[in-house]
Amino acid sequence: MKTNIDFVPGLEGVIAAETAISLLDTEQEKIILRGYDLIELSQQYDYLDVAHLLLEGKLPNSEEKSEMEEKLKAEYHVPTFVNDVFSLLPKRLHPMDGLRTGLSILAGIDKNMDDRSIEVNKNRAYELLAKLPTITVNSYRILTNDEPISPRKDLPYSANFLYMITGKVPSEQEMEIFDRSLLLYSEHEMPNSTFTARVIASTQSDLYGSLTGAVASLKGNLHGGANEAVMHMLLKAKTVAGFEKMLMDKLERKEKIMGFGHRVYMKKMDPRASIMKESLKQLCEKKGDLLLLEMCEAGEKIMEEEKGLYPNLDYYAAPVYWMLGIPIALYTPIFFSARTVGLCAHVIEQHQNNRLFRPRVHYIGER
Ligand SMILES: CC(=O)SCCNC(=O)CCNC(=O)[C@H](O)C(C)(C)COP(=O)(O)OP(=O)(O)OC[C@H]1O[C@@H](n2cnc3c(N)ncnc32)[C@H](O)[C@@H]1OP(=O)(O)O
Ligand SMILES: O=C([O-])CC(=O)C(=O)O
Repeated sequence: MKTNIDFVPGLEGVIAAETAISLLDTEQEKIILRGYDLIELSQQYDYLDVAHLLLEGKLPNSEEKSEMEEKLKAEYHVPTFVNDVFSLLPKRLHPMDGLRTGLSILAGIDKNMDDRSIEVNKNRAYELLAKLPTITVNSYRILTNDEPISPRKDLPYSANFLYMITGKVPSEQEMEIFDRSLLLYSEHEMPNSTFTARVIASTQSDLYGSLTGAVASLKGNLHGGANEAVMHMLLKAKTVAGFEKMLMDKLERKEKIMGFGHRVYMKKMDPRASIMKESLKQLCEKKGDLLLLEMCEAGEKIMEEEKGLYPNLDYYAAPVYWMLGIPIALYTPIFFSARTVGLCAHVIEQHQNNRLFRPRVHYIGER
């Protein structure tokens, strides 16, 4: 039997869902989030504004914003038994696996587990937005034999997140740059992780299950894991000349270079990467040390000349996180934490207008 449906490896270009959440408009070169351009949002608003936009369909006014901040602060606390479970995990686990375990446990303290209504799911999304930074940081701290840290309600959301990571209250500039990175990571249409979450949600499974699947997806090097891989390359290369040689050698061996290329922006720079590049420049100038910026620029030049490929967000987020003093193993968990709000919006939308995902195959085995 021959099906009349074309086989598209990797579902490249296939439309898999109807959504009002976001679109990569490649013709206009815009990332549209609920009618707004993400890059313009990143210049005028903060992460929590965009989180509100994603969940409520509108940017918050000042009253709504304060209410949201208070609501989140009231939910920062994570039950201590979550830390007890983290302490039982094998120390060699990546913090993404710790984070995934933490998310799974949260399902157990949800009193309305069988309720998939918009209101209940939205409340869950706010709770997750509040708790994810604590879970992200404390899974890492406990896995690395450190003491868990408590969130500080006297700090703004992103400042508290960065404080928990580094143990230091960030400067205004550090807070703004970190917040911008969260905003840029918040939502991006239909990457593998969002597709994963929607596929799981389509069985009428719950938000926690959908998100834990997405953690596993986002951990991979071809997706969110690339930001950590980029930083490892930069550190190993040490100098501009070392990085140039490393990239040329990798290209010679036909290896993929982490932080370059994108399924949708394959021949153009990811617009989000340009914003992070500017942040890297600011941080390097402030420190009076331009090495990482110069290495990244040299890498960008080589990849353009040799392959016609451009950086994605992970390429510039990695050195920015390094300059902010963030441990490398937290780069991908931070990406996931920032993306939680976008994923929640997608799961809610999937539950609202659901059809089970169940594709067919192009069979190449024996009959
Ligand atoms: C925030 C994010 O999650 S963004 C993505 C982060 N991931 C990375 O940075 C990992 C590195 N990049 C890649 O592996 C890829 O570019 C992907 C997975 C992101 C997209 O890949 P695909 O859409 O499947 O493109 P595909 O792998 O078919 O590449 C097309 C061509 O470009 C080449 N190419 C694509 N990306 C790269 C790269 N990073 N380094 C070297 N060559 C590359 C491929 O080898 C291929 O060349 P060929 O036609 O000569 O064989
Ligand atoms: O869109 C993608 O495929 C990957 C990506 O850049 C993201 O999830 O931010």
